[in-house]
Order: sequence, then structure tokens, then C-alpha cells
Amino acid sequence: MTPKPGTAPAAPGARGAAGPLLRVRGLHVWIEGSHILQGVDLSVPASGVTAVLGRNGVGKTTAVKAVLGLVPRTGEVVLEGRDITDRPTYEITRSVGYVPEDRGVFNGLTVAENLRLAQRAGSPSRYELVHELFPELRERASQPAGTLSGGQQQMLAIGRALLNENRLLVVDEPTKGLAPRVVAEVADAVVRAAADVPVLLVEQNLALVRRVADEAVVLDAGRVVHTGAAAELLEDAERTRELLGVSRAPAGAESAQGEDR
Ligand SMILES: Nc1ncnc2c1ncn2[C@@H]1O[C@H](COP(=O)(O)OP(=O)(O)OP(=O)(O)O)[C@@H](O)[C@H]1O
Repeated sequence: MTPKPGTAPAAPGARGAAGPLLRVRGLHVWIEGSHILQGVDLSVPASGVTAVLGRNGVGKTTAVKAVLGLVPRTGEVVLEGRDITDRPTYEITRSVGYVPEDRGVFNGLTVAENLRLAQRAGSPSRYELVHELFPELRERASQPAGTLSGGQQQMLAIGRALLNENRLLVVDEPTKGLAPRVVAEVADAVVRAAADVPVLLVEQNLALVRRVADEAVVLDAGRVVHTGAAAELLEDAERTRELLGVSRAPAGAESAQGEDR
């Protein structure tokens, strides 16, 4: 895996053990009679960014929700060698930070209040780290979160997840609905987060993936159809087109939906 600038060689959670940080085997999810995940196997290494890619509706969000226990599933989810498959979500999220697709920011509360809400009882809150990574969150502490730009809200959502020490950070489509010019800001935020903790990133914006991801896992119709180095995949225009339905476009312009976001 190629370390990205600003990416720590090993995450705080890494214990130098061989083997992946997260291992998912044979994950199946049925929703309302539809077989959404059909035996997903994937691994997340103990540092860097692992991107989950795929066309719309192939099961990316469902896969990360299944890891977190947010949807009923069968299979096996192992974190740092510990089987967490049967653990409840509230327990899993004590060591796995989660930034959902809709960011989960409380618009009526200030930036400071949103951060305070994320504080975990009994563990130190890392305000210094969060403010060092995202100085804007300190500057805008008293601003209602609903008045932040999309990119700033994403920083707040990621900052909130970083307030507590986690073994893994799951970030679901952080650029969804954001203007292309904000994508670079979000990429910076993900790179900064990955310097602290390994990241599992669902993303459709391939320019961002190219910039931040070390590994790529591609889903199609509820199954993993490719795993490998992200850069290698994205350099291979034909394979990228075959798996994601897009051709290579100028950096910053492409997404797996084939349009600017
Ligand atoms: N609560 C639900 N009820 C019914 N169908 C659902 C539900 N959640 C997901 N699905 C279906 O499961 C499939 C996978 O959805 P999922 O959101 O995981 O895909 P995705 O790859 O993340 O898509 P996108 O890139 O559009 O966000 C889709 O066909 C979706 O319609």
C-alpha cells in the first residue's frame, strides 16, 4: 500500500499484528425480500484509506451499515481479530467511528454543541486534535451547523467522529450533493482523518478516490468484483470502465455516475 502524504504509517489502533484490521466474510443482507448483499468478502488494512466503489445501488452503503450492525445480516465481521458479528451497534461504534451519508449533523445546534454531543463518557475527548486538523471548527464554534457550507458540515461530521479514539473510521459518500469545487476540501479532510485512523470510505467521486485511497474494493450487484490498489485500478481505463461504468476523465471531473457532483 502506498502511504499518502499526511497518512501515518500505522494507526493508533494497529497493534502490529499481521492480518487485516477489519475482515468481513460471507456477508448477506436481505431487505424486504431482496437479496441486497450476496456474500461480501472484504478486508481493511490497519492504515490508510480503503475505498468501496461501485455504481449506484450495488450495495455500498448497505455493506458499511452491515459492518456496523445497522441492518440485519449473516456472515462474519472481525475487528482486530475479535468477532463483532453479534455485538450491538452501540458497542461496535465505541471503536468504529461512523460518518453517515447524510452527515448526521444537527442543523439547529452550533458547531461546538454538535461536537459536545459526540463526547463519549469515560474516554478523553480529543478537541485539540480535532481543532488542529480542522481549525475552522474552532473559528466557527458558535455558528449554527445548518448555516455551514456542505464542505464545512462534512468537516464537522468527520471532526465529530475523530473526537473519540477509534480503531476504524467509516465515511459514507462524503462528497454526495457537494459542488465539485468543495470536493478538494473534503479530500483534505479525509486525508487528515486517515493520518489518525484507518478509513473505510464509500465514494463515487473517482478524483477524490484517486487522491486519497490506497486500496479499492469494487461491488457489483451485492458482490465484490474487484479488490486491489486503488491507483492501479484507476490507471486502467478499460477496467475502470468495465467495473464502474465510467471512462477516465480529467482529474476532478469524473464520478462513478459519470457526471459532476
Ligand atoms: N431500506 C431499504 N428498503 C428497500 N430497499 C433498500 C433499502 N436500503 C437499500 N435498499 C436497496 O438496496 C440496494 C443497495 O442500496 P445501497 O444504498 O446499499 O446502494 P449504494 O451502492 O450505496 O447506492 P448509492 O451509490 O446510490 O448510494 C438498492 O437497490 C436499494 O434500493
